[in-house]
Amino acid sequence: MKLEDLGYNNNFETLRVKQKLDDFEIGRIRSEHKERYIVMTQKGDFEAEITGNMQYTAKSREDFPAVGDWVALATYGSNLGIIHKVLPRFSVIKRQAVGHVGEVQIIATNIDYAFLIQSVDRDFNINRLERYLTICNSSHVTPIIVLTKTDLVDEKHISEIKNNPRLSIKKVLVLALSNETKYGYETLISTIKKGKTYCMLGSSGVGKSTLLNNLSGRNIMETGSISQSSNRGKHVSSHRELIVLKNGGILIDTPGMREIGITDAVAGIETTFDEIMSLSEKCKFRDCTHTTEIGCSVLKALEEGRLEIKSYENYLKLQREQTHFESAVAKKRKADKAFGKMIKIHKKMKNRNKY
Ligand SMILES: Nc1nc2c(ncn2[C@@H]2O[C@H](COP(=O)(O)OP(=O)(O)OP(=O)(O)O)[C@@H](O)[C@H]2O)c(=O)[nH]1
Ligand SMILES: [Zn+2]
Repeated sequence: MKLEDLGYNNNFETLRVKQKLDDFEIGRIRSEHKERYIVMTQKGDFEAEITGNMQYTAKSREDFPAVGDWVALATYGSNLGIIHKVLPRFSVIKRQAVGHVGEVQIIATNIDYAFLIQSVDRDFNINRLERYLTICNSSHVTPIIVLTKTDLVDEKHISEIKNNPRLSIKKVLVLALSNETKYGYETLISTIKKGKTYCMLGSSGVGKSTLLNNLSGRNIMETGSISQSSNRGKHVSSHRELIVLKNGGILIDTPGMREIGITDAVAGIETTFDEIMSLSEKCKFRDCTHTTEIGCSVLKALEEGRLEIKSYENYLKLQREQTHFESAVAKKRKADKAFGKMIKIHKKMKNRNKY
């Protein structure tokens, strides 16, 4: 397989040349498990770890490779490698690390488009869509809304959803699909571009696995994990999280992508709720929170029915989540600093006691 088939392009090549990585194999991370990575290259898949240096100089989880990354790899034998460098990412999807408040976990990188998937029968929820849009807009990922299971409702219901003013002002492509009748698949497939990378955001049961199977032409999800033989005589089982689709698109499907909270998403919120942003330009106070202030043009628009109350409420909710995350980060930084100081003092004392 050529690197271009995995999404490699001139931008990455320029970065590779700039960083003088001629002595390395270039590959893309397909999956990660406990800091062991499967890297896809022109010469096949390699199982790799990062260099000790990378391990020690990493300041946070964001400095480690993630699924979707392009890396420079020193290879050993036919399928082992050491990752020396991660090429700069053009987009990053991240979430708050589970169980580590204020810490970011990267879910996938170098993604061009995200399918925001909701099923029209029960799951359809604009608040959730606005959340996904916020994630895309803060990650440099272009959103495409995909409505699934259209065979379960009538056409009127689908057009009601499509014409919902909260949805239509977002100016995002909306596609409707059915796995039963295969309605919409042709359109969807024609929007997928060769060499571009896609991911799926959507709750459990909306039809992501079904979509993936249809697009890949294989029953990947039922297979679950695929065994690969390794030179060391044992089988490494690895979940396929990066799949090259029939028409040349690349689909990343990491488990973490399925439920995702927002992190540092100020810009994402602003883009998603741009109608609120443009109203806020006319607020009396520059730091208006649009909640109780006199002369707030957002509140005025609400009163006059020019702004959807539910969209406004969701805006406030995501904003609160964002602030909560930021303050957790600040607290953590402070604690880390204090801890660093303590270690320093401790070291000094230890050294003093030596002499
Ligand atoms: N009627 C109908 N059912 C569908 C359609 N697409 C998927 N389903 C069904 O919906 C159920 C859930 O589909 P999945 O593809 O497993 O959903 P998922 O999003 O991958 O779910 P998780 O793996 O839990 O994240 C399955 O029983 C599918 O057969 C569709 O277009 N129409
Ligand atoms: Zn205001």
